[in-house]
Amino acid sequence: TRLASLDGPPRKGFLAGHAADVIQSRVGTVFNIWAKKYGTAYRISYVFGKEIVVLGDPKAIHHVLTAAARTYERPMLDRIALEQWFGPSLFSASYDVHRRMRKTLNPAFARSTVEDVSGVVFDLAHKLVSSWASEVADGGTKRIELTHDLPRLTLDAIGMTTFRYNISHTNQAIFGTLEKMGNSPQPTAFDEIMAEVVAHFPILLRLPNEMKTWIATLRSELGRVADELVNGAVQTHGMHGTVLDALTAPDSRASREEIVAQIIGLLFAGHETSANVIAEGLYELAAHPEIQERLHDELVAAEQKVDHELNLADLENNDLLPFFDAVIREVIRCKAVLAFISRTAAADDVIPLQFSLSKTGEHAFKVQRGQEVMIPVRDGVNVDPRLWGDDAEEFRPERWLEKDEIPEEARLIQGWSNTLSFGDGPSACLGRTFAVAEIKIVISLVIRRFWLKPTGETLDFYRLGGNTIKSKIRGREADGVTLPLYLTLRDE
Ligand code: HEM
Repeated sequence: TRLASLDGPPRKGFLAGHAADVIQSRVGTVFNIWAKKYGTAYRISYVFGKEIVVLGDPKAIHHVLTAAARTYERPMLDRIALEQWFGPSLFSASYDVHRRMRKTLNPAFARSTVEDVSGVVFDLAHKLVSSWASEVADGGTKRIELTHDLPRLTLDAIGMTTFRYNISHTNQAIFGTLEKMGNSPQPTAFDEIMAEVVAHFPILLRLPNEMKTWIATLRSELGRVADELVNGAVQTHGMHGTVLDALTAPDSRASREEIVAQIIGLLFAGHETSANVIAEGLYELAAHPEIQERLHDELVAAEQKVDHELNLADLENNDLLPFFDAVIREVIRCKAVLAFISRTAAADDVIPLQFSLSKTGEHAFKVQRGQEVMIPVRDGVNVDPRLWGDDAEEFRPERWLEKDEIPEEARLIQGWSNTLSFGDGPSACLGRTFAVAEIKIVISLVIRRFWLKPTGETLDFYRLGGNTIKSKIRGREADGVTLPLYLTLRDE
């Protein structure tokens, strides 16, 4: 058969294969277990008997995402759906159009731009911290719901820095729709089967469904907003329009439709993602009081040293805040919000390997045009003991302080900080500098002001709505997505 040289779990039913395992299982119960058994390149069966290649091999990943990026596209169905729903954006563009789009948009996310707009993010984070503080009675404890407050903050952060618009205050239609989408139910194997059917008959995408109604609302509302903004018809005091300015600059070739599509794409890519990482980071700090205390003390000492409130340059200064830097790297490594990155081969190819195949001992294997490839991130390369050592799955920021100790194998991963949390290659996360800044700003202000404690409930993490990871309380799954914490005010 086509992938005969690859090992993998025994085939499962023709109709759904391993689809339910992939999309419905708890984080930490599938890909990491398969990788231990079948190595860093194996195959699984999927819907209608389709086989998918699963890759955790550094050389293979570099090949697919970077060296042969022209050959490996985002899967066809994702591209057709996103093009129909959003319009022409980074997510669905062909290689050359994508390059042109990135060139236009890159300056909006450059390091210096992020620093220029960081005041907006500080303001939003201060407001959140003050509103939590006002709810904590003297010496009291408050239960907060991170999945409620943080996506609102990150959504406003993008709106107010990239297109001069405060969504949560100004536009209930957009905000309410995004909230509903964030709470949409967990997909099932049936959804995956339907997706495969649609991939063969894209016309089915035109049938009405809830998701399409939501997208239509976003598209018409954001289109209207974009027109107003481009014409300068709204008050935009204290905000920035880094993306809007780039897209409407004289040398930009973006149509009105493309402007709207890019904005919708950015809202999707950039709000739940950052919010989830911040929420999971705070949760992990609550679970590790000694790390939380050390981090707090470092932040206080740094503030005394520079003698002002820490700004973004301070938060990025690793000599000033080495432990903070290590904590953020570890949060982003362990709490990747994407379960996996998918690609489809547009031509026959040979994928090279760092580690030999468990079945044949070879260092490469062939794939045919149309082959789907899955690169698990959350339970994959980021936490693979082959790359990171025996404590790979542990949350241990100290590993970053022993820099010479970052294993050579982990260094083969060339994405951000030797992880794939932001992907790699020409389609790697456009907003990563912004996202890291946002994560640093919010976590530092929260830890500075509050003492965090877990609530005692057991949380399970799942891949929910889109491709991102969210949590539910064990035994109370029907309550839906939640990430609660207790907080008390620290003495100033
Ligand atoms: C912690 C937060 C974030 C994480 C973990 C994250 C992760 C990722 C990953 C893994 C990809 C690549 C997907 C692939 O290769 O198919 C990606 C793409 C993208 N991200 Fe992020 N992202 C985050 C925040 C943001 C933010 C804040 C923005 C914008 C304001 C953003 C905008 C984008 C865009 C536009 C793309 C598509 C890039 C392209 O196709 O060229 N992301 N992100």
